[in-house]
Amino acid sequence: MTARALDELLAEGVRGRHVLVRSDLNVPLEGEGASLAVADDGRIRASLPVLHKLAEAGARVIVMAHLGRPKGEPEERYSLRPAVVRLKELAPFTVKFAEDTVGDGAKSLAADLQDGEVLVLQNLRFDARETSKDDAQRQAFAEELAALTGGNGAYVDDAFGAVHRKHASVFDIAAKLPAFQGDLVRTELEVLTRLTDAPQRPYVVVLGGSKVSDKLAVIDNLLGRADYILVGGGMVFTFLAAQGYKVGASLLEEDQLDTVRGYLAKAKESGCSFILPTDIVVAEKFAADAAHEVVRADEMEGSRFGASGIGLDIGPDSAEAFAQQIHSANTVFWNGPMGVFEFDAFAHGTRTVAKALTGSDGFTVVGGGDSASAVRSLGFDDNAFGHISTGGGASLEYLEGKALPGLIALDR
Ligand SMILES: Nc1ncnc2c1ncn2[C@@H]1O[C@H](COP(=O)(O)OP(=O)(O)O)[C@@H](O)[C@H]1O
Ligand SMILES: O=C(OP(=O)(O)O)[C@H](O)COP(=O)(O)O
Repeated sequence: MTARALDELLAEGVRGRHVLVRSDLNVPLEGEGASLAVADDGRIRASLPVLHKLAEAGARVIVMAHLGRPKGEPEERYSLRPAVVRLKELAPFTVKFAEDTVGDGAKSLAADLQDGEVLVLQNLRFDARETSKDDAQRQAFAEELAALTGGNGAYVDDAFGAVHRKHASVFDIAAKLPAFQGDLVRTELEVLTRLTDAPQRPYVVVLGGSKVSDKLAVIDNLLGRADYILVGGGMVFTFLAAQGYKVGASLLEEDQLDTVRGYLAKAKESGCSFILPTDIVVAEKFAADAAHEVVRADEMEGSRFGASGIGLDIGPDSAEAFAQQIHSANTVFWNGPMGVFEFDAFAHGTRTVAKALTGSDGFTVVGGGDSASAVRSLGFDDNAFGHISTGGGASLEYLEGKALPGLIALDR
């Protein structure tokens, strides 16, 4: 079976019906407290077309989304309010915000929705049941979310960035309501198919960022698919440590060292080469104005900061080597910034890799909330890349050929 498209739901008619839409509004924020604001609205813009289509057709739309990784209870810094403020500025329809997810406030706002209005629920991850490993917990939460539609409702999954999550709003809810695939998910999959079906070689995958344990897991399958895997960002240090080098106070997944050693050994047999940085920008502390210096990757603790130094970017030689590799590729997929690009002093690696992609004659895809935000904040135009995907982990898991919960759920 294949997923039913949003257009099939629209053909059925949605006027007066409540439609629950899972969107990915997990955007980077800047500022503090009451002045927290959206730093990059790419995911909000990408979510707009489906909401607009439904609102125009007279649906009473309820948006479910998450922001960050709160621990199952409300935390102001993870409120979806700033994202909703931005959505209101962009949307040609009425947008309301519920301060809760399935509580009395949300229930009453959902019941009062008018045709063509959109209600955004508070961060789903303020309820521990959303991400629970216990099926019964997630299903109970999905049931309560579905109940907001008051019967005769429908569900649309448009959150491509979260299709790899077995969460209540992505997986379980599709069994509670007639379920449809949003246009964003559909388009993303169409584009990514170009990378899974006979990609033009050489095929280079560039990995970085900070969700290290999530993304290390995808490498196993990528080894059989890509020709080169370039490793930067927070992921590097587990690779360096796996080879016996000291990495100071850098991001390190100690429990993944054996896994990484396995990858390094497997790469030799599978015809895929890892390209690791040969130099690193080591900083005194994690701060925009931190003192820093470039050192050899195999001598990180030789910097003047010793064992307390933190690697915050790949060094200039490595950035140049990565750029050369990208120039000689015909297909490039990139997820995860090469360093802490949010701080100018540590943005060079990310900028160099982004520039190399824009100069490539091959098919280039940038995936991930922060990666997309990085290229935009560094001044690159979206059109300079073959495709900017809203999903980092989601695209990687799709590229490794894994069955993704959000897609399985719609195929049931
Ligand atoms: N060396 C590093 N140490 C710590 N954090 C890093 C490092 N390099 C990159 N990062 C951080 O990784 C974050 C993005 O990671 P991630 O969420 O995995 O990417 P994406 O959202 O594109 O999938 C950025 O906020 C960036 O500051
Ligand atoms: O930001 C996201 O993924 P990404 O950083 O891999 O692009 C998605 O919103 C999923 O978030 P999660 O990785 O906290 O489940």
